[in-house]
Amino acid sequence: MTPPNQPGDRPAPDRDLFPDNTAMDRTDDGPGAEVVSIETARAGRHPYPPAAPAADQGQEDSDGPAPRVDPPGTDGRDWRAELADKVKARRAIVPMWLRSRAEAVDTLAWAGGHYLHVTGYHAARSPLYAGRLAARSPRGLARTVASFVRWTFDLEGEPIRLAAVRREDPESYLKLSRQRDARVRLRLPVAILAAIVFGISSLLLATAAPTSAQWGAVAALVALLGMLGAPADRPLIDRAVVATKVERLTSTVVIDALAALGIAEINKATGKGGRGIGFPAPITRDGPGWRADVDLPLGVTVTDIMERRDRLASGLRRPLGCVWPESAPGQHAGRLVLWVGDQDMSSAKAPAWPLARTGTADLFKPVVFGHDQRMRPVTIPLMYANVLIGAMPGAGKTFALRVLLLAAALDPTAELRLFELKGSGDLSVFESVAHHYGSGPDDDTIYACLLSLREVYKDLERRAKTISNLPRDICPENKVTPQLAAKRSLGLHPLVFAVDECQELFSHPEYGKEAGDLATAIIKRGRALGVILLLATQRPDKDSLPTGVSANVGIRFCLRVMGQVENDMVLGTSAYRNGIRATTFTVRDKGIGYLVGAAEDAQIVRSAYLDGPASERIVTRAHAARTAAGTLSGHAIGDTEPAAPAFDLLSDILAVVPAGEGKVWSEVVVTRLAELRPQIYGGWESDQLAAALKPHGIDTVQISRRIDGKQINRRGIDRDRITELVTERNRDRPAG
Ligand SMILES: Nc1ncnc2c1ncn2[C@@H]1O[C@H](COP(=O)(O)OP(=O)(O)OP(=O)(O)O)[C@@H](O)[C@H]1O
Repeated sequence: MTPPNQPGDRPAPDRDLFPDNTAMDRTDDGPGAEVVSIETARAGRHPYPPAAPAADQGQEDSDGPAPRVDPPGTDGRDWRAELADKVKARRAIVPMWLRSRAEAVDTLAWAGGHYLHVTGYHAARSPLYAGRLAARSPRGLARTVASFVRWTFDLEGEPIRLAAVRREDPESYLKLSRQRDARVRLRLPVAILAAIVFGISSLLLATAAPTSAQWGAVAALVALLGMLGAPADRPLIDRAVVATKVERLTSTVVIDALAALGIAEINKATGKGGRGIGFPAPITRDGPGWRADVDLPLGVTVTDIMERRDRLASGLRRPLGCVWPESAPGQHAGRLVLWVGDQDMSSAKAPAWPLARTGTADLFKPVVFGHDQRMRPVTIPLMYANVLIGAMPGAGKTFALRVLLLAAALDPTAELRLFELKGSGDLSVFESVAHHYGSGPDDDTIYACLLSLREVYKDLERRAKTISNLPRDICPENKVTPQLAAKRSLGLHPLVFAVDECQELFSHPEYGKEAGDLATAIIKRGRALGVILLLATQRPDKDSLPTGVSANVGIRFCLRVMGQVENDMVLGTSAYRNGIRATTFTVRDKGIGYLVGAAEDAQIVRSAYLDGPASERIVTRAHAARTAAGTLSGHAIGDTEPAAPAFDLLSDILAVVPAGEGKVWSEVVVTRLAELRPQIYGGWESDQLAAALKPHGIDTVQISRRIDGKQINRRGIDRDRITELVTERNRDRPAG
């Protein structure tokens, strides 16, 4: 029999590993040593013994316990893991409201205001309180005298003494009577002394004290007696603040609301024997509302809750605009931060926009765009970014765009090119500071917008060259910096190009395609070169918003939309699936939307509300700042925008292709067109001509020419087809 291994025995080398037995030969364990598998030996040393391959396991093994995969000692606590968990869930040393200066000032102002109100309320009612005290003082006097007499003669013991008489218990009666006599003997002189002191004090006060002291003493006495005479059910003072109707958020309320969502895992967790719902931190006040940190049951994600926000609001018995479930940054997918506001977000009073009254902006620093549900400011870093704003009509797009433009206007170095293609004049307030300005859905305005885009596109090249020519130490990052932007000679100042109702531009039959290409190129290349494109649309679909634009914009703000497609078109693919749903906003949620790309997570923001007069005041300041800086240009100083002449492509072609010429190559046509109107057709290529003819229903045709004995085929136009079309069009036009 092989002797068992003793502790400290070295495991024998594995034969399989050393087939030539060389290693085994070197061992000196001798013939009596036990040969064990190296796997078994390693498994013995390893904290996580590996599972034996199925083939190696006999029936016995397969019936045996499952292989261990948990670290040893899982029953014990891993203090490092626990510590790591605690680190993640640390509660702030400084309370949330003290971390932001604005919020701290707000809270203190709120507390100050509250106590000022309470003081004022009671001060105004002091005559009423005095009257009440006076009216109650006789009863107070009677109560005081009665109590004094009862105490002096120990009348409290009377009922017990009478009870002893009724029980015919002489022993008890005598005992109680003796006790009473002893008390009265002691209390009577004290009472007489007190009465004498009171009498003398009153006499002295009445004869020797000044009148004010006399009145003061009388008032104090009346007040004291009034308080003593107060009925138990009627307090002297009224409540200055009626208790808030907002119910305190408790764990029970939260659990009940979550259980009402119809999520099976939550029902299981809250049912009998379930693991329950966890609260990793106490429910606290956070800004003007309550915050609950919730660990959802295993398998339930925050998105599951976010997409049932309306049902959650119903479960909490709060208006929808008060209930805001969010994920916790840096935590697992089941950590819900539920913030329940005291007031509907759409009606809560937002703090004033910081630049509303004073100050200028610097586009290299984030600008305040609006406020979140907790009324904390939300900023947008405009530089190196592009913004897309989308919503259904009347949701607050133009107002949101206006906030960003007001910030841009307040940066005197920024050049503004603004086109509002609805024709409502919503951006007309900026005319005095804009380099380019256009308003209207007509072809001329849209064409002017296209020309301006072309200019910016061309300017990108110049900007890129300027930057690449700069020495490395001045421009190490190959992008515009505040220092470079400040050097006007370099022409690298911020350029803000905004198009409101941009669907009019991108879906234009003639200019749409080119505008889309230019916008896409500007979005892609303009960021580092100081060009910021801001687009707002009420029709976020693929015809009105080129995919190149929608896919590359960095910052997106989506106010109320009707469906998933529009939602994802503005906020990015999968936004809806991830619970970021601007479809949940209601008609009342004006100016409220999801903001994506300005911070790590999507934020719910109400844009700052700056109406016409407020905007005008801000633009007046911006104008003054620009005048002082000498940066007013273009439209602002009366220069006309790039001309938007009335032209007609078909008529122009007929003008440059004489009758009888028949079919002409496109390259010849564009050269002649460029001579006719260089500002419009300059730089056109053949395919651009083909694209511009498409909307008119004209295709270019293959035209063969013999040149130097060689047959050459190229695309071109058929003059007769164009003549036909123009004749038809003229015939259909109403007379006059
Ligand atoms: N941040 C806000 N806070 C409160 N109300 C707002 C806010 N933004 C917009 N509104 C209200 O919503 C109304 C519509 O806003 P706005 O004109 O910007 O909508 P729109 O989406 O541009 O509409 P349209 O597509 O018709 O141009 C405004 O008249 C204003 O009263």
